[in-house]
Amino acid sequence: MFRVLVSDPISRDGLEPLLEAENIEIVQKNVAEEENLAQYDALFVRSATKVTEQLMNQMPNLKIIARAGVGVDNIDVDQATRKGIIVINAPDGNTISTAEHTFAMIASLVRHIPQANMSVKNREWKRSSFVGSELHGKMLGIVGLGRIGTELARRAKAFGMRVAVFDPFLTKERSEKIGVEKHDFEELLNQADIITVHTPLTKETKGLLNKETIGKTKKGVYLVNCARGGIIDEDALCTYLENGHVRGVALDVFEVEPPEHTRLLEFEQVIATPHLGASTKEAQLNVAYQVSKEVLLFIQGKQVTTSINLPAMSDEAYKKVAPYDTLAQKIGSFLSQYMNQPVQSITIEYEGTAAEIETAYVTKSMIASFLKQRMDININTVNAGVLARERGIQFIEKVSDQNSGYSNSMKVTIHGEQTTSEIKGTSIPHFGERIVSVNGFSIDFHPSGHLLYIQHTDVPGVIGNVGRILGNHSVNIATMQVGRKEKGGEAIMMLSFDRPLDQPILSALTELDEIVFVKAIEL
Ligand SMILES: NC(=O)C1=CN([C@@H]2O[C@H](COP(=O)(O)OP(=O)(O)OC[C@H]3O[C@@H](n4cnc5c(N)ncnc54)[C@H](O)[C@@H]3O)[C@@H](O)[C@H]2O)C=CC1
Ligand SMILES: O=C(O)C(=O)COP(=O)(O)O
Repeated sequence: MFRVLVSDPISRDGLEPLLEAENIEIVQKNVAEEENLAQYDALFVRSATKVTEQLMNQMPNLKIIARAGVGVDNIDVDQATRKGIIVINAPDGNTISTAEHTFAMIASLVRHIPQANMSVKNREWKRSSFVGSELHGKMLGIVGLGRIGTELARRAKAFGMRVAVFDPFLTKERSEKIGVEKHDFEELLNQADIITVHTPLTKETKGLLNKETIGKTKKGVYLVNCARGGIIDEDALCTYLENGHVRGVALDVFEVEPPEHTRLLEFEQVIATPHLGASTKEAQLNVAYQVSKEVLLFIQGKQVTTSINLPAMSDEAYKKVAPYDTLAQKIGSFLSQYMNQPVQSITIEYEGTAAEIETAYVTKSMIASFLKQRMDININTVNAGVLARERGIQFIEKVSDQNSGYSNSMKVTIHGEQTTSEIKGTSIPHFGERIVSVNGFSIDFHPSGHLLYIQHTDVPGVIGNVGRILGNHSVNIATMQVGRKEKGGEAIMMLSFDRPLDQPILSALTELDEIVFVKAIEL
């Protein structure tokens, strides 16, 4: 049974993909009211539930956190990543709703609609108190031209506004295509009549509009925040509302929600909504449906496509990656068992068609498989990179355009404290993975099952002696390959069996004079 806890109000209809599937139990209850958090495999949230490290510690079975919306600033993504928990969101399900809400806020702000509405309801008729401004011909400054910013720009242009944009990741081509003016931040501050922010809340964007930067705006500017509380500093806003530099402010989001203690709500020129950007039937259905489908993919063992902490990959893309993923896991596990020593760095080199796939995913998969042999915690592609770095293991990925004779290959080199080891493998369509070289010895074997690696001197009789000892212990050899670099030098043997070998057999083999090293490997 896969158990899902839905902590915030999420559209029940949108949960349909999960409700229709078998062996999934869905409980709709706030985390604060649930006593047995440990039983859940998935957690669904919107912006209200704070997914802290402490909460995750109470949920040791948690595998996936689904944010039915865009912003993940209420989730400690770094901790989730460390714990190997996938975090997904619904990136575009609420774009239109939020853009429409922002536009409604802008129109309300310049025409004083909320204030006029209150006044009329108080049986007043003060037409001269609510004289507004036209949007036509004004300059709207958009900070952050992502999904929402772009939709907002389209709406502003339809109202005859000039649209100026600051977004450090915006290309000239894209701004021309959308028909907006690309500016640097200072220019936008100096020129815009209305400034609206549409970035995520990050270390860089926290307080982006602050005492200093708001001071550079035009006198009489309107400011709008329908993205995240904190992108516009609330204390600075109060200062500039008080001295009249800022004419009006529209806020859908606050530094603390609900905003019980902020002075901002005392200003007549401030209009506010309670984080309603995404609160439409359509957006809620979209986001719940999007994340439910993703979680179902996860349950079915398929690739999720909207993960915040995994390389994004479609099912189609994963089909191409899958054979190399298997090969990488086999090599990672083999090397970890073979090299029983602390490791300093891991280098993985891709060649041929292996170099054309999503290599970042495969590299993480290999590292996860390597670390799994050494650590007794949940390790997967989500946390492999972080855990390796925390343990001082450097990992390097190289993509080569050389051709060493294989249509594809993957070479993993591990620098340990005492020695360096290296394995090269290839994936042959319809035939599977093959290891073609171990520490420079050419060989050819299928990396699977109960294996025995033997390093020995290349003298007559070794194979016979090994066979005799195994025979004496009633061990049947399933496959056997040998490889050497030169006649009479060092050589290796790779054997596979139907059952694991026990220690007395390994000791007996090690006692043979011509044998240098013996290692049983389970793949
Ligand atoms: N009020 C509400 O209910 C909702 C609020 N949001 C908020 O809106 C934000 C934006 O959403 P989307 O447009 O879907 O995200 P997006 O990821 O499509 O766009 C964000 C844009 O911000 C830009 N950006 C990042 N750092 C920047 C910086 N320092 N200066 C200027 N631009 C920067 C990025 O390049 C990107 O183009 C979300 O992160 C979320 O916090 C989203 C949905 C609903
Ligand atoms: O999607 C977002 O980032 C939002 O801010 C929407 O928040 P909500 O899901 O309405 O609590």
